[in-house]
Amino acid sequence: MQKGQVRKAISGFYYVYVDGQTYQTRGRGNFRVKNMAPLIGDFVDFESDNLTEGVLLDIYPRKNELVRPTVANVDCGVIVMSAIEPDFSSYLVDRFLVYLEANNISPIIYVTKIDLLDETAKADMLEYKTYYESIGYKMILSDYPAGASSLEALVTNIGKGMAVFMGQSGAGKSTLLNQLMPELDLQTGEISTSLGRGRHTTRHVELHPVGDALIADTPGFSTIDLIDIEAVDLPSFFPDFEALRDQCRFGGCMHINEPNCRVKEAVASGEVAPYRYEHYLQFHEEIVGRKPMYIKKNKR
Ligand SMILES: Nc1nc2c(ncn2[C@@H]2O[C@H](COP(=O)(O)OP(=O)(O)OP(=O)(O)O)[C@@H](O)[C@H]2O)c(=O)[nH]1
Ligand SMILES: [Zn+2]
Repeated sequence: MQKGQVRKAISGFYYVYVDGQTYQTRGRGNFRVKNMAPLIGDFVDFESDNLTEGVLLDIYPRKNELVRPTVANVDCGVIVMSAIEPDFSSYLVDRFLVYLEANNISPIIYVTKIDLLDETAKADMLEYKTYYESIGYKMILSDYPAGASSLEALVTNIGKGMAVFMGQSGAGKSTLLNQLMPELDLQTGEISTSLGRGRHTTRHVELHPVGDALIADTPGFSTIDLIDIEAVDLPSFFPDFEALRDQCRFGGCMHINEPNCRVKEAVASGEVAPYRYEHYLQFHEEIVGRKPMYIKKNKR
């Protein structure tokens, strides 16, 4: 028996990678009975005498599980955000950050279309970078189309982990994935009429090695919801607030109506970026106000 990771699945076959080899396997019959469907990214036990007739025996517990793309055990989420066209949105960045934090995934912010900015807008972008990096998030400004150093920085920062790319439509996800993995040849820009189909429709996700990293080749979420997040957990997904929490007068401070709240003081003084706090309040309101039928199904 060996342990490996599922990197690809096609018509009932699971392709399990271990030590430089890929084994074609099938799920054991009782997989279905036990309601265990292997996902890309799953660590599995399998048995195989050769490279093509393996049997999947068991799936290891997952660190996390995403729906779009459908993958398990994601280490790193690359938030692809354009600086312009569509405009940079710190609201969306923060939304993705909260989602990733809640799913135990390390975020990296990658900003595209820097080449289209004037000097003033570039300076604004550097200000965002300074703030996000001060609270522990790597933010990379693309040097597309000139160089490759932003790509190198991205791969280096993903490290040995498995990464999924996400971001709004037109942000440049496919362009970036193509830069990292030219063999993918994902369509970018306008939807091709000659092929007569939309993009990202027929692809099956597959994990590709790039440097030490493993990258999911299908761009993920363009928008996300906060359905699985409880209001009381929300402050813990803001590292800038977390760093000050001990100095709030009340333990469990939500930084909203409590007196002597260190976070609110820091927002007033500019130590915490006011837009971060505004987004926090918006997410909080959204979570508190959601309809009961949306209340989370499983406890974390
Ligand atoms: N000037 C410039 N254009 C870029 C950059 N990155 C992407 N683009 C262009 O922006 C457009 C959208 O890029 P895509 O890669 O298709 O964006 P996407 O995020 O995959 O979009 P969806 O498929 O709609 O989710 C394309 O025309 C790209 O050529 C960049 O850094 N600079
Ligand atoms: Zn507080």
